[in-house]
Amino acid sequence: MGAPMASNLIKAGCDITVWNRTKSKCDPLLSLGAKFESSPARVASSCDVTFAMLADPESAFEVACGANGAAEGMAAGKGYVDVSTVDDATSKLIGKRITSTGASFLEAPVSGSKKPAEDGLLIFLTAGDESLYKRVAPLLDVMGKSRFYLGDVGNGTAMKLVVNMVMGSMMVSFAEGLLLSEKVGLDPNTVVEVISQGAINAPMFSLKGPSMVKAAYPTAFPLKHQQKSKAGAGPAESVSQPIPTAAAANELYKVAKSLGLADQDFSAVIEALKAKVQSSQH
Ligand SMILES: NC(=O)C1=CN([C@@H]2O[C@H](COP(=O)(O)OP(=O)(O)OC[C@H]3O[C@@H](n4cnc5c(N)ncnc54)[C@H](OP(=O)(O)O)[C@@H]3O)[C@@H](O)[C@H]2O)C=CC1
Ligand SMILES: O=CCCC(=O)O
Repeated sequence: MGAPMASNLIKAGCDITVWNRTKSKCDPLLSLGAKFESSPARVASSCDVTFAMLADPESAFEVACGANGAAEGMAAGKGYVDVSTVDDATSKLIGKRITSTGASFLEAPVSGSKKPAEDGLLIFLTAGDESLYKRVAPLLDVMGKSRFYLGDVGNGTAMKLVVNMVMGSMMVSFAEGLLLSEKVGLDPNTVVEVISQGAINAPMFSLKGPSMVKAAYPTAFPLKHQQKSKAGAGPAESVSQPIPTAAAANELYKVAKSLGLADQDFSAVIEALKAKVQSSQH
């Protein structure tokens, strides 16, 4: 996700410096004109605004607050925008550390996958320092099609986890329908087509359905990243709201991970369902 986002900024004429743990993944960006620095701290000290796009809460914290992390290069007047999907506690910890340097902090997780990232069509769910939000708005508009400012740090993360909770349940329900249709003698491709024409149509079904029918799961959104947010358990627990459907879906993502599908697209959750169906028939 970080690479296409940075690539769009470079193509829009921004002066970009990059760092990634695996340096070779920066090569395409360097050939587009980006500069490279050897640590997040050095990126932060050489740039006005630093964007971070990391896998999970642990890596987002490490890159922001660990040794040679971005916070070490932050100072008053600079901004840090974390676009990773993390949890409430991690986002607040990162925000606290960044603002302790005098810099400003914005959380800005994104809705939209690999293709929207490439096409500059992401949706930014931002919260935190409003003046930083206004300052980076033109950059968000290069990478995305819309942006929401949601108030205090934590609200962007909560919005992202709610949206992913709905998406995770929808995908499991879709997988159940595809599998069931096959079992009762229907063509699952026709199911995809019928759904695409009705009120429950969602781009996700039309996009992923045809490959799911072929048992192919080219990774756009890795299954491990869907499961890491535990189906929105964080926000739900904070207000003691039951989320029975999402919680059941999450169990299936856990099974999929145990089957070695963590790095495949999250639509591979259908394989966990197939395994469950098979074991129930023995
Ligand atoms: N893919 C998608 O469709 C979407 C993803 N997201 C969110 O965006 C984020 C990135 O997703 P995506 O690009 O798919 O994930 P990837 O797993 O492809 O990339 C994750 C990045 O995190 C880095 N990383 C992982 N662990 C560490 C660590 N310990 N220290 C330093 N760097 C680390 C990786 O570095 P390295 O290259 O060295 O492995 C890589 O640059 C996630 O938070 C995800 O939930 C949000 C919307 C959509
Ligand atoms: O977190 C990523 C979800 C993928 C999407 O929004 O399409």
